[in-house]
Amino acid sequence: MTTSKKTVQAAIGIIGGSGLYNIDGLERVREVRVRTPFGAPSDAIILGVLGGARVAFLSRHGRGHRINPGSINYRANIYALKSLGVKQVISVSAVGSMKEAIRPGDVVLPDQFIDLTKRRISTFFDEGIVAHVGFGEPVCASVADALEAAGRAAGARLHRGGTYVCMEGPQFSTKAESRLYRQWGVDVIGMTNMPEAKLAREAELCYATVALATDYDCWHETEEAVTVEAILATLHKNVALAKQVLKTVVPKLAPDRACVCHQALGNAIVTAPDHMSASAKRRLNLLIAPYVRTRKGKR
Ligand SMILES: CSC[C@H]1O[C@H](OP(=O)(O)O)[C@H](O)[C@@H]1O
Ligand SMILES: Nc1ncnc2[nH]cnc12
Repeated sequence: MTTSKKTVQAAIGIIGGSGLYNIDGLERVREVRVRTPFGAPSDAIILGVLGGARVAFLSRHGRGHRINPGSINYRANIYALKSLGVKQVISVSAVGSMKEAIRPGDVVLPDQFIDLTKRRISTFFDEGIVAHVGFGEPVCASVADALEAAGRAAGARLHRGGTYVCMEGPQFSTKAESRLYRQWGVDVIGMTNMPEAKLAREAELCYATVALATDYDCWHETEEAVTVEAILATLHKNVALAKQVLKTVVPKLAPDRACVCHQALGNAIVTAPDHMSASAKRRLNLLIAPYVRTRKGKR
């Protein structure tokens, strides 16, 4: 099925990262190819029912892991989920541990990000309409609460909170970079949560990450420096845990409950309505319709 117009298909979105290209236990599965004004998402979106709740699953790198972190169309991914009716996004990501106490195999629920990416489009508001959303608290605390409960129930060694530094990649860090990030006090490192989390906020979606620690990057004195092989080996052991967390958390989420994340654009749009270009209004209609009068007369 190909879809281009807004239809409520699922209120919960799951973005699967490295090692997570599908989810177990999905019922009534359907695949949709979503077109967006920003281009094509990483893959078809898999719609289905998990624990009684309708979910939309998207493989961030595409099935078969075809797209590198810097080439992912993050805007299309977030827009596509929004267009299906998604209100809450759970992101699953492999990360390097920047602290001794976070061991490979542990689960981290980051609550802060540092964006070191260099050449990614990180806003929907790049042309014709200017908006500045608040991002002091980039993670939805209520989704993180639910993830914490699900992670603990699944028996994960879990760390609530922490800073995820997002590097450009695709090469891993040098030791000098890795040591520098440790001095900054970061907890984990990855290559994908920026600009994903920023775009989710602009799209007024709740966003929280389940980070699976796979390695100690390259700062550790006695552990081997990170390799893809080591990451995949750790993920292989832990993907079942991630799937269990998802299965437990999804029925506990309440995507329709009021949340500040769903009002992120209120008071964020600066451009005066009579100075907004018609093309920007059309392109961003799905995001701005509650705040800006469109040709259809909606507010
Ligand atoms: C294949 S290892 C490196 C790769 O894994 C992480 O991706 P994701 O967040 O999608 O799980 C990391 O950011 C790199 O893109
Ligand atoms: N050490 C690392 N650096 C960047 N991304 C990662 N993903 C998993 N491990 C990583």
